[in-house]
Amino acid sequence: MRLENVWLRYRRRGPWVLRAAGVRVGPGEVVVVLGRNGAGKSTLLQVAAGVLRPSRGRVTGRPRHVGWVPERFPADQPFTVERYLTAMGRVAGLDPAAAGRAVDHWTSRLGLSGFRRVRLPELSKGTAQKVGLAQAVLRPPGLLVLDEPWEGLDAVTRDLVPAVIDEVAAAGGSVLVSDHRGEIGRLSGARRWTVADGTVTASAPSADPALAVVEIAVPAARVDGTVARLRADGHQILRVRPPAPVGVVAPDDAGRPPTGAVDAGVAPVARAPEATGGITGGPR
Ligand SMILES: Nc1ncnc2c1ncn2[C@@H]1O[C@H](COP(=O)(O)OP(=O)(O)OP(=O)(O)O)[C@@H](O)[C@H]1O
Repeated sequence: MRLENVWLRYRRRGPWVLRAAGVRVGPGEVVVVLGRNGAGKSTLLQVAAGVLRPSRGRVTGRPRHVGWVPERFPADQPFTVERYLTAMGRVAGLDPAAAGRAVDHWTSRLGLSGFRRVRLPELSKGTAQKVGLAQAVLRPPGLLVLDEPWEGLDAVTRDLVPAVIDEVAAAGGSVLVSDHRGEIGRLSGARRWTVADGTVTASAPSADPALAVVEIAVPAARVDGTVARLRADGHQILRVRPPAPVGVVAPDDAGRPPTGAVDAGVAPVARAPEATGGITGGPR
């Protein structure tokens, strides 16, 4: 898919948000879209997804099936999670049986099984975001576009996002994902588009430094805070395991009983310049 000489402004005589943007993404490629707040990342993603039409220029070769995950899922819709997702599966071209299977799969995988009968406006922001992610991948998309998909998600689900992206790319889909918090460390091999002053600059993936993996255990109640601190320090979080049932986890080497511990895989990385805006709000 190519964006060819794309210009966009939101109103006549308004400022140009995109100026002569020209970038391409191929099948199986992942692109991380970077830029400071208000630079135009969402605008670029919406043009790529076909949500916004360029004021000038064109988008060619957009795959037929596009999955779009907006920054904020529009939860103000009078449906239950199950009815909404089933309908979205049908809109994506799945037959009723396939739509049902896809809804079962994704509600289970994203921890939404207990919310299937809940109406969208009653969901918490994070749960609604998961519904927003699920609807985009019910049918494997040829293009998956995610606008800050980590916002509002709990640590376990945040950890699933790179896995979902990898799966779409492995199946030959293209993926565009914006990231202003430097959460993207896990997507090694991703290309980068940087948006600044209306222009989009593409760059190749940076070479991965040698990594070591450190496993740690923390009380379950402190997982989110620990993950946030580690990310802010420039570490990648590879995996967050939910607490094992009491009685299953063995005491540690010092003979202390388990505390519902969660193991996080952590890999220290050389911080990419774009990834310095960590969870605790460094420079963006
Ligand atoms: N619907 C709209 N109408 C008018 N202007 C808009 C609209 N949406 C975005 N803009 C403006 O376009 C510019 C780029 O916004 P955009 O949301 O694309 O940036 P962004 O890089 O995604 O920002 P953030 O990181 O804060 O989400 C900003 O100046 C913004 O105010």
